[in-house]
Amino acid sequence: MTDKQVHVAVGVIERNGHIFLTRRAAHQHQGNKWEFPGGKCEPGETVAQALARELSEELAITVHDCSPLLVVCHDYGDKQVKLDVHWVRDFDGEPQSQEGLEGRWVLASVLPDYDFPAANVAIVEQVVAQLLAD
Ligand SMILES: Nc1nc2c([nH]c(=O)n2[C@@H]2O[C@H](COP(=O)(O)OP(=O)(O)OP(=O)(O)O)[C@@H](O)[C@H]2O)c(=O)[nH]1
Ligand SMILES: [Mg+2]
Repeated sequence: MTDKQVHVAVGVIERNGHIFLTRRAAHQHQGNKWEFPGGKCEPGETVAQALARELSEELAITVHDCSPLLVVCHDYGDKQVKLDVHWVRDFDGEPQSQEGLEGRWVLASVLPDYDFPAANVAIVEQVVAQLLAD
């Protein structure tokens, strides 16, 4: 990992074949695009710890367990990210953006219709493939 690369814990929150998405605010990096909730890992945190913290802060859910899905490294030119993506299926609470972002449950098969940041193409492919195989 380079100095400039941002390590991000990303959660694919799934319940009954639906995935919870939020829409990034206009002023944020990759503004107005849909995303899988999550955020930057802080020093000393494991990815699982960072993800649980972010999902508690952003969505007020309690994550009990998560499992690794894939890692995506992407260079946006202005920013390099390493997305450490995990399934989140074992959680309590109904996700609701604590930051006023739009959020919704989306059927996995329509995920490709959503406008995501470029780094998310590989994530969407994996999620759809795995859920269709289930
Ligand atoms: N949470 C999340 N971030 C993503 C996804 N895809 C993607 O490229 N990113 C990028 O990962 C970076 C880290 O996201 P973040 O939520 O921690 O950071 P942020 O832009 O909100 O910044 P901030 O928390 O400092 O305000 C952002 O540059 C964002 O564009 C995704 O699906 N979920
Ligand atoms: Mg965030």
